[in-house]
Amino acid sequence: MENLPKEIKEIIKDCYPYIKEFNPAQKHVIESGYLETKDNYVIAIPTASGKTVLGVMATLKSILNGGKAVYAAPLISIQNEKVKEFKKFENHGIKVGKHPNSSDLSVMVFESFDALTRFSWDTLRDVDTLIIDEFHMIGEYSRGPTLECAITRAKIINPNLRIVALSATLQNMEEIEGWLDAKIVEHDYRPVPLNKEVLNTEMFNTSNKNEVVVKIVEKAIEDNSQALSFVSTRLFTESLANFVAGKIKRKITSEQKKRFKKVAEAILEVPKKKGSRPTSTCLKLAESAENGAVFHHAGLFNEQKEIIEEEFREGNLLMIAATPSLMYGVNLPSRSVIIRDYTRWTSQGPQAIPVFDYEQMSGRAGRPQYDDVGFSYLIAKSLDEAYDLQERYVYGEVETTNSKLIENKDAIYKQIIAQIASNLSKTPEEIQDFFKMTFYGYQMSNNPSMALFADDSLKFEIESALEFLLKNGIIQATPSGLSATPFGNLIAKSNYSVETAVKLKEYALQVESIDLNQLIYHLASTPDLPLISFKSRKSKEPVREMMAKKGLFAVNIGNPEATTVALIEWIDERNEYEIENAYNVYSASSRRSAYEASLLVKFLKNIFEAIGKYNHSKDLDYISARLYYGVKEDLITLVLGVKRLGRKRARALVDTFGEDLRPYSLKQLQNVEGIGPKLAEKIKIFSETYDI
Ligand SMILES: Nc1ncnc2c1ncn2[C@@H]1O[C@H](COP(=O)(O)OP(=O)(O)OP(=O)(O)O)[C@@H](O)[C@H]1O
Repeated sequence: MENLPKEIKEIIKDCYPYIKEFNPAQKHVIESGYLETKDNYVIAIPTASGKTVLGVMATLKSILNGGKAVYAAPLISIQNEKVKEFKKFENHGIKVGKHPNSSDLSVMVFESFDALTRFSWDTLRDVDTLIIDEFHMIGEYSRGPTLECAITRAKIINPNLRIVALSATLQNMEEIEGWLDAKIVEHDYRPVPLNKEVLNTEMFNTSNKNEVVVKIVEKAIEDNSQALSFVSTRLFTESLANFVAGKIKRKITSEQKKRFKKVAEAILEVPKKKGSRPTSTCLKLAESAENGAVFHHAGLFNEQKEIIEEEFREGNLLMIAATPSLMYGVNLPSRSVIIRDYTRWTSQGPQAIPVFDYEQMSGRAGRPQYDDVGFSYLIAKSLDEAYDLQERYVYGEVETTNSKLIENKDAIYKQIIAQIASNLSKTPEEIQDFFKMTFYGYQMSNNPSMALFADDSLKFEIESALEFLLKNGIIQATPSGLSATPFGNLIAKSNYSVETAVKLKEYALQVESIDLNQLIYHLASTPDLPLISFKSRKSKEPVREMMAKKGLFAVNIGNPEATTVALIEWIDERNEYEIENAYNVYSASSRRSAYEASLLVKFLKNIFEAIGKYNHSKDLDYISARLYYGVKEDLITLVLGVKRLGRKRARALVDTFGEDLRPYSLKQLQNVEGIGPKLAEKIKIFSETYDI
């Protein structure tokens, strides 16, 4: 640390007291001089080697010089974790937040940073340093194109912006170096040695992979360590946790049992606080938590996922069975990582995961704060398969990272709209120039066998995209060049996909009067509504019956239909427990899905208005509020008027006193469960102001 500028050293020492000295990979990066120059850098060092703090030091450098920095991360969960980590800098006078308008150091998800490059140019020009975490996501289908186009635009709008990308080592580092005009620093030191092994079920005299997981967890119990298991589906996380919990029951001490019990209780408290009895998923989770094994997937309440991560960190859980969503960025004390499934479900059936994902999952094992060694176990069914997997994954090389921009049609549309709406491109040629500057453009023109086709193929893609955008009334040709229509401007300002916008516009054009149920079904057919999934292949009949009862026609019953009925029930004031019981779905996502649906309805209202239909605005406001609060129509005014009242207490109030609350005293109002003096006062003021 000796060579660091004094102020940076002080902040790091204070905020990361456990960092006594930098490890060889970090030293190598620091010695490369990245803190002394304004050059762009790509820092490519192994998992767990401490990339964050290197990025942080570059931000501190610019902030201490009076500048601003953005730390861009791919997922909201990583964003929240980093904000928490960086908040400590506030003791040193550095404002930390989520937007550069109000902070010196802002942690933004890629999509929000992209929005800065589209509209907030003055703010973007105030940013001196951009750190891109998990930069390797540039090759991912959905987030990659957003990231590469945001970087391209940011460089145009703010040519002085310094970019420091934090990445895993990729196959085609030189390409990235060339595109970003950056220096690459690489090092292969991992502070915690990682042993990678392929086990096979035959070695354990079984044909059941879960038995092998149990053996590893039992070994972990003996070593006083913990394990993280990756499987391919939500259902598998549940069955594995359950299986392991049943087997290790007898191996755990009574003291451990007590701690696990507390975790189980905390898990069950989550639905209760939300006014629902625990769903069967919650009960299942709590039951396996009592024996120290849990599952972690998107069908849980967010608060439950937080409890699991926190308690695991505290050593109060032995094993987490997770879907691959936990493979990026998380820092958990799992000395062992078990990759039980090396395939993933895709629309083409099960596909083997890339070597890159194997590396990221393995990389969760053995993290510096917690362990001095890590083990990654991949489980095969037979000796032959083990041999193959060893060749492919343990000795295999990570794949080349390619731009997905041209494969993702929605991303092309969205980026063209962004260019036109922000007046950066006015002609097809200018759009083409922009795309040539992206990672896609760079890869095409620098690939000897592709370079010949690069221009023609890009021209073709852009022309067909422009045709689509003109046909759908998103852009128009004017004598002064291409411009966005009011509808196009709405798309440009939103983070919604073009497919969603076009589907909603079709709805707005066709509909005479709004049918609430049909509208919800329509929202569930767009890619921007987070869907509520079926829990298993058990009967889908209840969903089919409810659809029919509500006059909705569906050929197949899948997650969009499950979401539709769940949301219809949600705004009829059913809780998660009731929804799960009735329809066999992961109802913990209901609130989030309803919230996103309420935002989509607002977007739809804007679309109606953009096409000159104003007569539905009030209805849409009501529907949006019903989805937001999860209430029937009669409660809307009350939940809107009294902040933090919530639907459960609002219903109890109206059931007890009727709609007119004016005649009742503060004391009487407090007879309703959950209403204290402060809330009663707010209700009183509200009821006297508004006649409800
Ligand atoms: N020199 C150090 N000594 C001890 N701990 C360190 C050191 N540098 C970083 N750490 C800690 O190591 C942990 C891992 O660091 P970080 O999350 O930055 O890893 P990473 O390189 O981003 O890994 P990954 O790509 O796997 O997410 C963090 O808790 C971090 O604070």
